[in-house]
Amino acid sequence: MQRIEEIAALRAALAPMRRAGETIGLVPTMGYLHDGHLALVERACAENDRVVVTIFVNPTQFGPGEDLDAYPRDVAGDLKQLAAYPVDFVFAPAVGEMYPEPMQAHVAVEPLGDILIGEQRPGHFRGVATVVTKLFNIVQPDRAYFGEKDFQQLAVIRRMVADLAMPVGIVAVPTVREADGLALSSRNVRLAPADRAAAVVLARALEEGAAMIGAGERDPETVLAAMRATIATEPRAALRSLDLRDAATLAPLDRIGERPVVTLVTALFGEVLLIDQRVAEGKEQGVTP
Ligand SMILES: Nc1ncnc2c1ncn2[C@@H]1O[C@H](COP(=O)(O)OP(=O)(O)OP(=O)(O)O)[C@@H](O)[C@H]1O
Ligand SMILES: CC(C)(CO)[C@@H](O)C(=O)[O-]
Ligand code: BAL
Repeated sequence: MQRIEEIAALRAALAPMRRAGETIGLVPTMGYLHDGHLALVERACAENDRVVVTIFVNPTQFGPGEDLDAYPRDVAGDLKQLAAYPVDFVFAPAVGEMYPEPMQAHVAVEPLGDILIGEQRPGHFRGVATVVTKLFNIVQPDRAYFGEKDFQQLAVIRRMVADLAMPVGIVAVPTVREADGLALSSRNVRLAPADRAAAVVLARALEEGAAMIGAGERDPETVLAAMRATIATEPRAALRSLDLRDAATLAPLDRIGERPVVTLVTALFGEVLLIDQRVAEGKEQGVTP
């Protein structure tokens, strides 16, 4: 495994491999790796001849007043964890390498990137789409791996790749959870112990919503009201958003039909914003389409 910090060096290292017909898998991350990231890495290693993991806390996806400075970082620890996998390259560029000058070119996926988390974090998905495009251009991967935990991010990237005919396969990896159900996230380390214990309420509410939908509930508001009530039992959770959407388009729904739906939650615990999601399928009830 080789650590590379410069774009030109990574391109030079990958070029002969690509010419030899080897497939390349890309796992973009912001570092401070946990088992969720490692599930992406494991899958990429299983499906590609060569694997590039990137570690870059991308400043352009953070808004003013967001947690860019507080975002946890530990590249040495990340390298140790990655050494257990047949990863070929860890690309960990400095901000000045990725953005030597203020960017004038941007990739915006609209309106998909402006709704939901895009409303709470204006410009966030433009920053994500732009840096992911740049990473795709640097690595030119056959496949790139993203976690379902960041469900809207995955939808935005899929749409970007489809609309702009980017020649890369997007692979979605299911959310890895703690034993109590909390989705693994780099931000979990910033939770106070009482908030860490309280945060499980999100997974519980998502589970409850999925169970109601699975049992045949068709009214989104009934599902959301039950989930809201569950989250309200936890005084440490400051609910920021709770939505039920079509899982493929993220469009709002008047009624849960045959297509899979996704429930999406964001909540603050202290200063830490956690996100989670769950896909659910309505029970077949003989409803004529
Ligand atoms: N629990 C998880 N299970 C599966 N994939 C995950 C999980 N957490 C993050 N990922 C995926 O890892 C990739 C890199 O994510 P990132 O580095 O932002 O980590 P993170 O834990 O999501 O951090 P944070 O939520 O604090 O920003 C993304 O594709 C993300 O969806
Ligand atoms: C995809 C990504 C690495 C882009 O900076 C980031 O948004 C993340 O870690 O999910
Ligand atoms: N995993 C999403 C990256 C972010 O929160 O900025």
